[in-house]
Formats: sequence, structure tokens, C-alpha cells
Amino acid sequence: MSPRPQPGREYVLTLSCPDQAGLVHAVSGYLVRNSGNILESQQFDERLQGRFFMRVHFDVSDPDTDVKNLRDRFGPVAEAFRISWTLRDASTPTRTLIMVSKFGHCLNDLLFRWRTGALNIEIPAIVSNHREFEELAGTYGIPFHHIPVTKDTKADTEARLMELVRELDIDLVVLARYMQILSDDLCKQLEGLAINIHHSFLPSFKGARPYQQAYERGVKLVGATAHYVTPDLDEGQIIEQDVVRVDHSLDPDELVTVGRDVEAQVLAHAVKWHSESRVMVDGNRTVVFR
Ligand SMILES: Nc1nc2c(c(=O)[nH]1)N[C@@H](CN(C=O)c1ccc(C(=O)N[C@@H](CCC(=O)O)C(=O)O)cc1)CN2
Repeated sequence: MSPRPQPGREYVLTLSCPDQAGLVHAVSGYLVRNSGNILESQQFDERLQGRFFMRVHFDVSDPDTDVKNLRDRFGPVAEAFRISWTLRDASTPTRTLIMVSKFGHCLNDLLFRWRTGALNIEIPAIVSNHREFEELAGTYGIPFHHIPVTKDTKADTEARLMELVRELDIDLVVLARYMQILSDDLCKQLEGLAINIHHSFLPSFKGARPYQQAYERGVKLVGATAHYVTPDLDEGQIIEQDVVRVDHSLDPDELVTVGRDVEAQVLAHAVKWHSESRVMVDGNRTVVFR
């Protein structure tokens, strides 16, 4: 596990723009002018659309350099090359609200990874439409918000969720087996900021009860997919996937059990990479600088 970045000294710049000569030169020149030293740099040239993607993790030696003047000074470079970009302090934890329903294996896994320092996140709240994991939240000292959902109360539920997102300055919402479909409006408000773990290897077996679907199809692999949440159910940009081998001897309940570990690991990878600004959305796809 790489050492935790130093506050106010390490930054991550992500960018995408029309591909053109001179981009790397422009970025490296900007870094040199700002006492920047590259710690990690990755880039991808998406040739079909002619788009360039880059992620640079760097430190600065000038004590007077901070995120504000770094951002101010990148503005002219961005304008010259029509760059969409983000620049953040690499040490700042991602404020993450986790949502769960009745299956808690992914929540439990994220909490342990957070507590052991494997994820650079903070968890100001856990939200659930059930109370199964209120005690678990309490063991970690994390506020638990029970927000029941019915067809008649869905709008109020989502309004309460957005209140929490704003009040707690949430950067990322994680649906850790939260089994309610979010409205189009809520998806638009959380565009690129909500990650769901779907318990199948998408695009196979979208929607509810994917393990039942897998059993009926007689598959020899089951899997999990972490993706951004969009209005189209389980159609969001895929961030990470993995599979595990199964066979004819497993019934649907046993497939559910076998799938838990791969779901938890796939979601943890997606949360880690998103929190480290390693995931960039490219239309219906993602570029992941792992
Ligand atoms: N707008 C979106 N909402 C959600 C997404 C998404 O991609 N877009 N992912 C789901 C998670 N999910 C599968 O991974 C899923 C959740 C819920 C359902 C479903 O049919 N839910 C029923 C109620 C079920 C219940 O009460 O137990 C419903 O909402 O009517 C299917 C798939 C999370 N949300």
C-alpha cells in the first residue's frame, strides 16, 4: 500500500481534451514552473474519438504553492488546449456516504478497509431503508440514518438523502447493495458521484435477482460490476468487474454466497480508484488509470 500523500504537498491533476501535439510538453512545463515533481503519470490516447486523457500525481517543493494558485495557473494551459480538468490535494479524503439495504457484506468490507487505512475516505453517514446494519454502524462510530422507502415516500426519501449529501459535504455516494431504483432526477444530481455494485457480470442479468437469472441460464461464471449510477438501471459507465467460477451443483442461494467476496472486492477497487481520481468518464465508458 503506497504511503499516505503529504497534505498541502501532493496533488493529482486529471485532464481530458482533444488530442493534439504539445499536450505533455504543456503539462510538464506547467509543473516545472510550479516546482512540481512527477510521482506518477499515466495517459491514454483514445484514437477513435481523438481524445486524450491524463492523470498526474505530483509533489511541489515551493512552500508558497497551494491548490488555489496551482488551479489559477493551470487555467491558461487549459484554455489554450480546450482541456477539461480537475486538480485536488492528494491527501484530502473523499467524503463518502454509503447506502445499504438487507445485504451487508459490501458495507462491512468497506468499513474494515476504511478503518485499516486502505481507503482514503471519510464516512460521515450510512443510510439504509432497513435497520439491519444500525448496530454495525455504531461499532464504527458512524451515524446511521434509517430512511424507509415506499412507492409513496420515494420522493421524500430522496429529498432527505440530498439534504444529507449537502449538509455533510459528500463527495461520493456508494450504493453497497442498496436495492432501490433512484429517480432520474436524483441520478442527474449525483451524476459521476454515485457508484453502484451490481451482483452480476454486466451486461448479463441486469435488474433484480441476477443470481436467480444466472442459475436459470446455467452459467459457469458469476460476477460483479461496479458502475456509476445513471437513470438507465445498471447501464452506467463500468468502473470495475470480476468473475468467479461456479458449476451445476450450486443453487441460487449458494450462488449468492459465492458471489459475496467478488462483489465486495470489485466495489472496494472502484471506491479506491474513484477516491484517488483514477477513474475518468468517457461517454458510456471509463478510462481507469489503475
Ligand atoms: N437509477 C438507478 N438506480 C439504481 C441503480 C442504477 O443503475 N440506476 N442500480 C441499483 C442496484 N440494483 C442492482 O444492482 C437494483 C436495485 C433495485 C432493483 C429493484 O427492482 N428494486 C425495486 C424494489 C426492490 C425491493 O424493495 O426490495 C424497486 O426499486 O422498485 C433492481 C436493481 C440501485 N439503484
